[in-house]
Amino acid sequence: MRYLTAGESHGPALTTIIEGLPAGLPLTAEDINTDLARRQKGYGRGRRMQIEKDRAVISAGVRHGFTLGSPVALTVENKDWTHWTKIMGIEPRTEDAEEVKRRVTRPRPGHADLVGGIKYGHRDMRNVLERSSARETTVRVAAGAVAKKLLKELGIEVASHVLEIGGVRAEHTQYRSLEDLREKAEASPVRCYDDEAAQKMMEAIDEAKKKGDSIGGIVEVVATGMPAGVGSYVHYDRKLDAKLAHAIVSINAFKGVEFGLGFEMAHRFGSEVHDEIIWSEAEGYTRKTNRLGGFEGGMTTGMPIVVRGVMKPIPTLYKPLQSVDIETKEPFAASIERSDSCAVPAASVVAEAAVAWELAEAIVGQFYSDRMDVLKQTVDAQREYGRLF
Ligand SMILES: Cc1cc2nc3c(=O)[nH]c(=O)nc-3n(C[C@H](O)[C@H](O)[C@H](O)COP(=O)(O)O)c2cc1C
Ligand SMILES: C=C(O[C@@H]1CC(C(=O)O)=C[C@@H](OP(=O)(O)O)[C@H]1O)C(=O)O
Repeated sequence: MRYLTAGESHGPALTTIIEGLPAGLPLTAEDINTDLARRQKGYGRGRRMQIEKDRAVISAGVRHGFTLGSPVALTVENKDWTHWTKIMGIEPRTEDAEEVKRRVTRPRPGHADLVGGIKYGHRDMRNVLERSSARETTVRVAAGAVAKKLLKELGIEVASHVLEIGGVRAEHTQYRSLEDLREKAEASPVRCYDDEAAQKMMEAIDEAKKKGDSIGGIVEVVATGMPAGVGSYVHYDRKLDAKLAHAIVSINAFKGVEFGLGFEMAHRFGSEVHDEIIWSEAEGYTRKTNRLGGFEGGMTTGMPIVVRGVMKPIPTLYKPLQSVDIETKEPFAASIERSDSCAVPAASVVAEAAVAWELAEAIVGQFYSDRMDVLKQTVDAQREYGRLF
């Protein structure tokens, strides 16, 4: 399976085309809209999220509630477009006062403005920021929602939550099951299951906002029900943990990734890291612990996948950072119109979608069938083979 995305942040719409989905997967726009709404929420978001009401319009590949096996195409409208028609239209530049005013010649440190301008030769760096904007993650979440639907049919669940914001970390022992985690995260304004930590996270966001600053954090994605042996050790580009790492770091502002104990492994003995193997008639091979986060040799172990990503603070700041105007080469202190001060809760939903996509892609790639019912039988057969192996 593969998908492409297109669309500018203040253009008419965002689009994705998903190719390679089996036929017979139940799918409605509502399945996608639920996740689009989850991505829009979260304490710390700016004014743009009050303008947008993200809804998917499916225009191809689905009939009477089921995928056809043909490419699925969908769009999400940018409501903000109505304010940008003159500036973002495809007609030649007007050179009128408003258009000139909206040209971007002052790059923001930490955003893609300057290097994107140098790379593509865009001296109006609006041409960079429109596409480098995380608005694009809207349709990544849409593709992820479709992937989650496929995984759910196969008994695989994916959930996400916020572990840390601005140095405030949730207690890691507080959730008992994936359902428990999901329920608590969905009820929290910062998508954190630990109420006490969530309160402190919101205070940290308020504090950063008051200072004209921004803060980042850590998100965690958990996936259960993957059969053992998805991915491969035989070649570097078939390792599924590596694909997940790529997917996480490809999210705007994500700078690091870890599995299971993650960087903590550097401080432990091998006996405190590797997960001992046990077998039972009912469950087959499992592990006493899950410190490796569900991967050995680039393949799923059958244990829950636990992957975390770190998001840097948002680069657009109300408190000015020094930069250089590319027209005058003079230093200036940036001023801005609007921005998120913290988007970690929204980004956790994006990370969930990114992980779901990679898992679904790996499953479809490995157990390929044009038909959903056959895919399900093949995956079930692999689980049974793994149990008795
Ligand atoms: C959900 C989400 C919302 C974001 N909102 C903003 C924002 O309002 N302002 C901003 O400057 N950056 C925002 N970012 C981060 C930038 O998109 C990102 O830093 C930029 O594309 C540069 O890429 P890099 O940080 O990966 O190098 C957001 C990121 C995500 C995931
Ligand atoms: C639009 C979204 O996020 C945007 C991501 C973003 C950036 O620079 O990444 C900048 C802001 O855009 P604007 O300048 O229009 O307010 C955010 O609102 C979204 O998440 O849907």
